[in-house]
Amino acid sequence: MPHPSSSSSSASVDAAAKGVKLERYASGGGALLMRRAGSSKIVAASSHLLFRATVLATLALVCLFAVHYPSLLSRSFRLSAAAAASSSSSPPRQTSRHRNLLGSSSAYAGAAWEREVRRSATPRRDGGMSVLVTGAAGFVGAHCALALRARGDGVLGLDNFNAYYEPGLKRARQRLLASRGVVVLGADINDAALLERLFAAVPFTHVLHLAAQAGVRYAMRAPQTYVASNVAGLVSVFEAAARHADPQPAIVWASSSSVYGLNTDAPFSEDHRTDRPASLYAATKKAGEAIAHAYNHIYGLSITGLRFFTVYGPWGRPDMAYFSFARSIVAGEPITLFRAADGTDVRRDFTYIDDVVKGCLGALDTAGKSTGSKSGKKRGPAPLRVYNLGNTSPVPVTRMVAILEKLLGKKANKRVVTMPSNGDVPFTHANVSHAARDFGYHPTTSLDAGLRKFVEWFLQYYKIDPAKLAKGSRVGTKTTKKKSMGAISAAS
Ligand SMILES: O=C(O)[C@H]1O[C@H](OP(=O)(O)OP(=O)(O)OC[C@H]2O[C@@H](n3ccc(=O)[nH]c3=O)[C@H](O)[C@@H]2O)[C@H](O)[C@@H](O)[C@@H]1O
Repeated sequence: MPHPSSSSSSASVDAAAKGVKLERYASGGGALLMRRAGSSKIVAASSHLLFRATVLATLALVCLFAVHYPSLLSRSFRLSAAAAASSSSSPPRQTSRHRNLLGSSSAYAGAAWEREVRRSATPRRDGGMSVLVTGAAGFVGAHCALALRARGDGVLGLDNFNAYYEPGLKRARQRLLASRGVVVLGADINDAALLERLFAAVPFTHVLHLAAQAGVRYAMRAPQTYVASNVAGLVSVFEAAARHADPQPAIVWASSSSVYGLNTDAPFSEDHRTDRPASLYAATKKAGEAIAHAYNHIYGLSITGLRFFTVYGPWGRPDMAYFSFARSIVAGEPITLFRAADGTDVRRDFTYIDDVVKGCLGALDTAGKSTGSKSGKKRGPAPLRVYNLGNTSPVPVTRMVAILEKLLGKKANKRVVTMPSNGDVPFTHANVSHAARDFGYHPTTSLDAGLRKFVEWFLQYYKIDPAKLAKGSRVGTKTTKKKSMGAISAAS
């Protein structure tokens, strides 16, 4: 297709050429002179037009770059981060990840984009919810998005696809969601302009805010990313929901069992002390709970915090112990097991993903409405809640490894060390009576049953032949292009 400016300039040149012809026929003797005069006019007109065309083209390029700048940036960031991830098995440093921290223009716009967003977010059942799920390409986010979609709710996902762990797994989750009609936008929660645009385009009834910097021990290596995601990012979501959404949605967000920190009363109850975090990760989640209080108090936002207890299962997080141990066992590499300072086994209240998904949906269903409005007026107090979502039965990590060994048919090469002082806690144990009372939360999956489902998925996803494992051969877990995209879990 010809460029508009180039087609108009060629039209003008044609007109000038016609002028030369007319002049030639109009005057006999002075024809040569007039032709010369005509030619110099043409040269002047052409260079003028050329100059205008160049200015216009430059302006068009500048506009194009301004519109696409964030996506171009994020693409190159993704590539370099992915390269960093593939060169190391441990999470890469992410110092440049939150470039949008102070807000930015967004690459998203246009009628087609809005149609896509609305289509994904529109419920398909009477009285269905319209939910913005942040961290939708993450482990819990993807499962919840699928479960919401399966029951007819509208879902729009948001994820920045950072390289904390393999972005390929996040992309695979995104494709799975797309196959069920759920759009996941690649954007950061700190992109305030985008959040405003989304709330302007869709009257979300709920936000399920799961985007965060996860991982307890990684906070020692990349502290700023925790502040950027778990504090600044949370504020960005609350700000948009409180001051730019009409009506205000109810918000359910991911806190963490780690907020109990040095608490020794067990099982952990929501009434226990949470003012002694043992890690920066825990501190940012605790800060989030305080920030939630402020937004609820000032703006009348309905806010529910969910304290997740070591969630595991198919499509899980490769940085977590059960997943990385499975990989190491398969690859014949050693694993490091932490032992508490008093010599006892470290224990976790491992919670299966399907149980957690039921808890998340229960929390959304009972959230209660926000009472504020864009104008800043609050009609009265709005719900402010916090719940434990655990399994209520802690299991030693050594037992978790024994189950994996049995399921994989291969022994782990174990190295036992005293737990380093890196923010870890020796045990977690949830009391879930509040969640049971308010939305019927009853976890039903044992660690044996849950890990069996995880290992089935794990072997299928990484195309590992269990028969080869049993013979003790070394098998890698590199992903291949043609991955299995089976059902994500029973809950969905
Ligand atoms: O419950 C929570 O709130 C948290 O649960 C997990 O944190 P964590 O329980 O530390 O999970 P893993 O990293 O999978 O560790 C599980 C257990 O394995 C142990 N472990 C971990 C790594 C390792 O190399 N060796 C080892 O023995 C840890 O001490 C811990 O007891 C998640 O990673 C956090 O994002 C989440 O917020």
